[in-house]
Amino acid sequence: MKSLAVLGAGGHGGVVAEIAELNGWQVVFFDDCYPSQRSVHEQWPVLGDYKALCADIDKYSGCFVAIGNNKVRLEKLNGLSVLGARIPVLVHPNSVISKYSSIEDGSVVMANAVVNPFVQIGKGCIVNTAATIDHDCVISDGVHLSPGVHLAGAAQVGMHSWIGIGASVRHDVRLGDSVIVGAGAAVVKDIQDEQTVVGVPAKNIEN
Ligand SMILES: CC(=O)SCCNC(=O)CCNC(=O)[C@H](O)C(C)(C)COP(=O)(O)OP(=O)(O)OC[C@H]1O[C@@H](n2cnc3c(N)ncnc32)[C@H](O)[C@@H]1OP(=O)(O)O
Repeated sequence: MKSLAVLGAGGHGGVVAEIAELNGWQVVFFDDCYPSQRSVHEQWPVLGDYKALCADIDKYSGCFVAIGNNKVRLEKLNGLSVLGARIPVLVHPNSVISKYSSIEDGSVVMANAVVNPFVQIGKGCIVNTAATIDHDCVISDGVHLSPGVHLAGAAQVGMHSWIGIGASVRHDVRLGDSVIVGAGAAVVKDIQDEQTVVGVPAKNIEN
């Protein structure tokens, strides 16, 4: 059986592990909290930290990074890639992915998500439960679309951006890099890099 080393033994890691198993992988975890706070994660063993994974990379048929923080996830993914790890794309069997879309290594698509034709999804992205991405959207590396996010046609999402649960983005709108969209927001115009927006219509958060 092909073996998958998953970095990140948290809640997100558990969801990733189950999707991997549904695709025929046998999962073990690595986590920087090993061994003090993590030597098992639910029913999966935790075998070491990131350094240990780097040292043992040849032992595994594949590696996957299941860390929620977008920047850290992408950084670790690139690190493993440079070391020669094979990084798969993980797709839940109950998601719908157009054959005309593309998804790069280290991204995961969860249950009930829909990816329509001519969508491009970069490296290390999370398309979470029941998110939908409509035609011609471009999703850069390290993006997280939370559960129930809806992107209308030709929306663009910049690197490291995080769209919160249940938010919607109007067609043709462009979100810059490292943008955060709050839960339940409706984004109806372009958002510049590093902005956090909330509400309907979405506006800059007042902290
Ligand atoms: C499987 C999974 O679990 S995936 C993860 C899913 N999780 C999410 O989608 C979470 C998305 N995160 C959010 O919506 C957050 O609230 C953020 C990032 C927008 C803001 O977080 P913080 O910076 O910590 O802001 P904080 O909670 O202090 O709130 C600041 C103000 O904004 C308001 N606010 C926060 N979030 C929202 C929102 N989504 N919509 C409207 N107003 C909001 C607060 O009520 C508060 O207003 P007040 O000062 O008048 O009381």
